Amino acid sequence: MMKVLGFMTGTSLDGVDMAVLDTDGETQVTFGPWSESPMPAETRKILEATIQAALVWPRGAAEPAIFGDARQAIVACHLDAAREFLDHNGLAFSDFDVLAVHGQTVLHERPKNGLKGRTVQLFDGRSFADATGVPVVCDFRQADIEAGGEAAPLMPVYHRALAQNAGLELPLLVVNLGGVANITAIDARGLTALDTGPANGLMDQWMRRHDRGDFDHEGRIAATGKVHADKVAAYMAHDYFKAAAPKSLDRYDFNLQAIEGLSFEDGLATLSAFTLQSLLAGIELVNAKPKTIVLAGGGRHNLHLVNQITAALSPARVVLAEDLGWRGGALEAEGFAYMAVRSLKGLPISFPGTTGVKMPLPGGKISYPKNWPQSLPS
Ligand SMILES: Nc1ncnc2c1ncn2[C@@H]1O[C@H](COP(=O)(O)OP(=O)(O)OP(=O)(O)O)[C@@H](O)[C@H]1O
Ligand SMILES: CC(=O)N[C@H]1[C@@H]2OC[C@@H](O2)[C@@H](O)[C@@H]1O[C@H](C)C(=O)O
Repeated sequence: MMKVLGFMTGTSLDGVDMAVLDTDGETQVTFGPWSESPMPAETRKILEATIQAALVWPRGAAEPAIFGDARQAIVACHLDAAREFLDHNGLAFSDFDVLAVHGQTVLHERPKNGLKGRTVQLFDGRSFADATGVPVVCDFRQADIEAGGEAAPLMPVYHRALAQNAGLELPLLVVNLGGVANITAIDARGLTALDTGPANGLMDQWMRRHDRGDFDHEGRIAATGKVHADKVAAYMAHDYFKAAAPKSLDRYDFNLQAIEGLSFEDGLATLSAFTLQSLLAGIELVNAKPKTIVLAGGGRHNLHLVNQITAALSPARVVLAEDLGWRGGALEAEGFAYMAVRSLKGLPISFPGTTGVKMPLPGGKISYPKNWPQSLPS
């Protein structure tokens, strides 16, 4: 068993999620403390500018200069968040065998027209290892994308471990409602997964556009609006929904153009309906027939969305991660902690059914602190 501290900074740019996990990277998983630390406004500003630069970064060109600043900002923000978290829980970096860091996705292009995809999770594992004195695993998606895979979703391997651990009845579907929504179906076929569409990303953007905060608390505003079915249909006409699974999305593959001109409330109601429709389309696409659906990610707090999902999937049982004793806000940080141990053991983290990669594939890049014995030539 290894003790791991996992870090996740998702597409919502809302914070750094941290979780402690004791695991063998296979069947053993024991939860430790976890926390969500808000993203400092300054860091968020740099990351937003970095994403804008990444969106217009041509293939083959040198990386935009702002990537370097963003790496420094994100490492600093992980250090601050971790120090506070460890102090609060009476822990120290030296308690851990390894740190697992997702890094900030600033660009994600799926493989298309015979071209490999591109994905960037900004971080600097080497400087984090030096600052903490602990080996760091990051860059979990690179090996998969280089092998022609989608590089996302990666969480299915952890969802499977959780399901096995809890002895849950299959078929089971795990739904992550983050900035982007993704699903993992676990059934007799093994693991099947895909990104289904936006979850909260567009709704958050609409909220900020109207200067009404970062997100629609519990979906209360969406619940008062009217759904414009023609706009939902326009979103659903996107080519992405014609593609076979597995498939993955960038948070910026969809925008607000289709709903310009709608009232604030109707816009939210319509975006929420788009999240639901695309989720249902994804479930249908992989022909998943789950008995139980587990909701995780920040969107599980959106009561309006959760009610709509529950009604649409009835009679299947829709539960929140917490109903199974899981921690819905920590799942991704835990998942990368689990994957880091698999990386150290050379075990696969992506599979044909999850990223479309040809063979099960290990992933993750290991950085050792300066003068760490393993990093010295033997
Ligand atoms: N109380 C709440 N009511 C409604 N929505 C909420 C609430 N709390 C969080 N959210 C939504 O959840 C989002 C954050 O979710 P989460 O942290 O799972 O996303 P992420 O990990 O950044 O995204 P991804 O999984 O795409 O990388 C917020 O931006 C917000 O839209
Ligand atoms: C490229 C990237 O960062 N993708 C994220 C994003 O956020 C949700 C969805 O899109 C998912 O595919 C993925 O993250 C989760 C953790 C995953 O890989 O399973």
